[in-house]
Amino acid sequence: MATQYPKKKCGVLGATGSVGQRFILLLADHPFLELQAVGASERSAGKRYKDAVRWKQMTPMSERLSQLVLRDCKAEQFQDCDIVFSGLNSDVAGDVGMETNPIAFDHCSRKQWLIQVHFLEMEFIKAEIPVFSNAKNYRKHPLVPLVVPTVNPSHLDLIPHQRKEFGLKKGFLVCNSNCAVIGIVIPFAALQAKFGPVEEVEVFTEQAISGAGYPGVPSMDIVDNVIPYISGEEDKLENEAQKILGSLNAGASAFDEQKGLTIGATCTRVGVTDGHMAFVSLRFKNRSAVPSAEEVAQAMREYQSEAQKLGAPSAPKEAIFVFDEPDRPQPRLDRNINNGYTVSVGRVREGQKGGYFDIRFAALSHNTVLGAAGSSILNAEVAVIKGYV
Ligand SMILES: NC(=O)C1=CN([C@@H]2O[C@H](COP(=O)(O)OP(=O)(O)OC[C@H]3O[C@@H](n4cnc5c(N)ncnc54)[C@H](OP(=O)(O)O)[C@@H]3O)[C@@H](O)[C@H]2O)C=CC1
Ligand SMILES: N[C@@H](CC(=O)OP(=O)(O)O)C(=O)O
Repeated sequence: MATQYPKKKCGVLGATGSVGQRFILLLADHPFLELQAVGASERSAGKRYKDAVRWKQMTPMSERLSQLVLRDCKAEQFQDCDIVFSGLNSDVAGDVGMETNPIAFDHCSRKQWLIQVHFLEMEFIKAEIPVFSNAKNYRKHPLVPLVVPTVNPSHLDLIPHQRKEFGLKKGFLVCNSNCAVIGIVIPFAALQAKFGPVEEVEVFTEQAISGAGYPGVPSMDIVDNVIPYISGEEDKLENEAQKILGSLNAGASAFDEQKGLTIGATCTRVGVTDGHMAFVSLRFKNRSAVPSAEEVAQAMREYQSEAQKLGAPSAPKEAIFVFDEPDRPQPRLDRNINNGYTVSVGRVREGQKGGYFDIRFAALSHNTVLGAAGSSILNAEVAVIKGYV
């Protein structure tokens, strides 16, 4: 019989957006996370959800949801929630410029950071409401776990230390990584568990239009076209994986980033609705025992993460689904494998003989499920199972 966990009431901030809508769909039949409240901007607050949202999902919204009245994203309006999920834009979620620039942390030391109540996510944790965020602002903060649930849920064990540092009892902040990063770090985790550190990566992405939110990229720009640039994206691809793949120290008080992992990225936008493709070439550190393509595919197939072992209800059966067919994965056909919680990999092959890279593959991940709302939900499930909520 499945383990019963206590019910937790959840709020969704930014509930009308691309990520917010996905949160609502994924929470609809959740065994212990109950949708209690939805929030959006002042433009929407006070309206019924169905009157404020521009619903872009293939599944219709439920009658109950359609009638929910949107709240202002103010902590006092979410006091009836045990958890909030944030799909807020980064300019309102937190301090801009904190995401990858560690120097910024010097200007915003520990306690000061908490005083920034004008940034919405801070207001919530200060009001002792745990926040699971999709925004980029605090991903690289040394006291914030940056968690991809099928890679490093053990990083949630920093929560007690974060609370201590900020003088909180129940509140905390946990971030998801960038959606394109999520799709590549899961295969990296599987490979490193079996073959040791990856040293160098070159990745090229083709990212879906829903990644830019709604209304996002104008149709005149994206139809019959490819845009060879996404502002700020390559920097995230090059800098977030090291923290996710790094380790939590013995005292569960600091993260040691994976040293010596260099990632070069080129990010493009393509006319696909959902599902980011990443084309990866990588080189292992250990030059004496480089695995074959077959061994790599097998390691990905066998990979089991802690979230799966803990029995988190949204954890996919396979963290990675590996295709043998040479023309898969494809966004339209494969983005919903295991409800969108699985990363699909194909075209696993060896690099050129005598060439620099050892292995190449293509990876597909659903950017608003695995890349955003789904990972936040799975992180929250693990946090509940571990007793942090
Ligand atoms: N889309 C994706 O694939 C991914 C997105 N992310 C991140 O997730 C977050 C949300 O992205 P996305 O859903 O695409 O964005 P959208 O632009 O589609 O949605 C933004 C949401 O934030 C609300 N909002 C805007 N301003 C305010 C405000 N001042 N106060 C309260 N609420 C406000 C909007 O409400 P209203 O409707 O009232 O304007 C809307 O609900 C971003 O930080 C993004 O970077 C992360 C990974 C993947
Ligand atoms: N920039 C991503 C989505 C996103 O919002 O990413 P981030 O949360 O890292 O800013 C995309 O365009 O597909």
